[in-house]
Amino acid sequence: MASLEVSGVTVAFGGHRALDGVAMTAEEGHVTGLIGPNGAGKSTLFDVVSGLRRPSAGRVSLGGRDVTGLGPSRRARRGLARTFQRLELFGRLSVRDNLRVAAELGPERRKADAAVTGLIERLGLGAVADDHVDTLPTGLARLVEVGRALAVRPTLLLLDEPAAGQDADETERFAALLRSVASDGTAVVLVEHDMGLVMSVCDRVHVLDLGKIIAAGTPEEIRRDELVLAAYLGDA
Ligand SMILES: Nc1ncnc2c1ncn2[C@@H]1O[C@H](COP(=O)(O)OP(=O)(O)OP(=O)(O)O)[C@@H](O)[C@H]1O
Repeated sequence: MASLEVSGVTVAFGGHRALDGVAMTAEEGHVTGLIGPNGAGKSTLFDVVSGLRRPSAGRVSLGGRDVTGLGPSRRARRGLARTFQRLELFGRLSVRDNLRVAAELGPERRKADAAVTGLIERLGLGAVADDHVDTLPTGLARLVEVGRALAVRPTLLLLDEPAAGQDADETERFAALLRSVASDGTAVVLVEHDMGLVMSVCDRVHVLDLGKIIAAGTPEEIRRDELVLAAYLGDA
């Protein structure tokens, strides 16, 4: 059973359909890519999945249960966590405290300190653990946001451009982190413009264009899809 199942999702802003009958699934243990040019509707779809925006039509199921009518906090309690394209961290708190706030909300709240220590190690944030988040370069701040999402031990993790601002070494480490999060049994959905990362880390990729899914398949299938290749991937 898919961790996430989206069907027929439509969102209109005025007369403009940002999403038009979108369907996609994400499986536990897999990294699922969601790509498409600027304005394709990727963040809007994350808003619909996380309950921040109600679609005018369509359905969202988590773990086989229809959650279309539920708000964000009830979806979070069903195991959904996400990061935002525009960072949503506590800038005046340290890395450690940002992670602790989240860990104290999650299933490991009684062992929050140990959970935070484990996350700092897993994310490679030891050298900046006591720094204020608003002093960090964007790439590291994004990693803190990923850590905060992981602190609640999600079953479905939505990542909105998490690798933006990372250098090549950081991206390589991040790819390994995503594979390890998926191998823990989490369904990971990755919105990302770094095609190298998407193609190396994803099990399946969905391509969104002007509010419609125009292709879905393995990275190899997406690479071979001439429409996708011509329109979105260039030489990647
Ligand atoms: N609150 C809003 N009001 C009006 N239009 C909106 C709103 N949010 C998004 N849109 C429009 O909906 C479309 C989809 O936007 P969205 O941010 O979901 O795209 P995206 O694929 O995430 O783009 P990017 O890669 O640039 O982040 C765009 O045309 C955008 O201008």
